[in-house]
Amino acid sequence: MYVTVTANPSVDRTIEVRGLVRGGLHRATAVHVQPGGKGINVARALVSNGIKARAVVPAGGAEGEQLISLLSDYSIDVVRVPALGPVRMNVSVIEPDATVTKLNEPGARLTATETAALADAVVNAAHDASWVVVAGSLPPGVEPRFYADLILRLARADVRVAVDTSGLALRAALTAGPTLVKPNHHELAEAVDRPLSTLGDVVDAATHLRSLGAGAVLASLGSDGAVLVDDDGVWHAEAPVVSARSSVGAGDAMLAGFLAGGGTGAQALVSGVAWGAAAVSLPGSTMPRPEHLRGELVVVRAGIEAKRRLSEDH
Ligand SMILES: Nc1ncnc2c1ncn2[C@@H]1O[C@H](COP(=O)(O)OP(=O)(O)O)[C@@H](O)[C@H]1O
Ligand SMILES: O=P(O)(O)OC[C@H]1O[C@](O)(COP(=O)(O)O)[C@@H](O)[C@@H]1O
Repeated sequence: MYVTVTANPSVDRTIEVRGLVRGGLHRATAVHVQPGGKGINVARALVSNGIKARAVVPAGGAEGEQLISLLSDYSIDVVRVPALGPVRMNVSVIEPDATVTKLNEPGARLTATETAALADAVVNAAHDASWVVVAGSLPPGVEPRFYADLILRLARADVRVAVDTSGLALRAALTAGPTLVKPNHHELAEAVDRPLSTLGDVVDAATHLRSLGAGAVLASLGSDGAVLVDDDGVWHAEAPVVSARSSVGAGDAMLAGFLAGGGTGAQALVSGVAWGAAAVSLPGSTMPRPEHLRGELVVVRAGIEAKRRLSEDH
């Protein structure tokens, strides 16, 4: 069983437009309304591939009802933690060349009691878990140490933990020794406080995160694929996307694919990159199913071309 935690879930609206002009009126050409938040997306990706997943989410207000109703389309075991504040709505605007502009709300404040109930629900939900994925931003009212403290509690339950978050919550989580962290380019650069221009910079930054406590680092790099740095070495993998539709949720699909592929080593990296690339070819934050996956197109290399420059798309 894979358990995911989304402290700050959302109802995602992905709006397709012919072009985005600041200050202009835009008539949408398509709209996708989907359950959102990184842990929820990881769970959606797993169950879309026949893998059991349980998602722990605080959900309040009319939007919370909508989120739970949207989730009923998936065979996810949903553990709902009652909350007073409404679930946020996040909007992504997609242009015809697949450029994404994201507008993420902060989310409603979680009280101390709701936060404690969320942490207890995760520990209970993890009783039969092989992995727990803690993912996404923290809502107002929740201390940056929330994920770190959760990881320490889960360590006692002997479960592997993957973390996909950013900023202070990521920095704090590293000190708790998670099995795996999955930053994207921006989150990794922020964590080491310097720009990353080459694959060599990415490996240096990932190595730094490992020195702070992360077991393995899986860095997602948009069209440059992903880099894995762990005890056994460094790998880089990438896959072509022939017609990109939407990268919303691609990182979540990538993490889900990595876990589904075994959660360690080059084979898992290939699986992750195949799932990420497939997600990019699908609208909104639609998660890939087996028929979308093209693992044979993934190119994987032990080691990296340290001087290879990263593209500008992420
Ligand atoms: N334009 C693209 N072409 C090919 N693969 C892509 C593209 N964008 C994303 N991916 C795949 O999706 C994964 C996650 O994308 P990324 O944008 O790095 O994550 P996040 O959504 O967390 O920001 C990448 O590691 C890569 O495998
Ligand atoms: O918690 P955050 O950082 O605001 O991110 C939440 C948003 O990220 C998503 O999980 C998509 O994630 P990625 O595009 O990074 O894979 C959306 O579903 C959600 O709206």
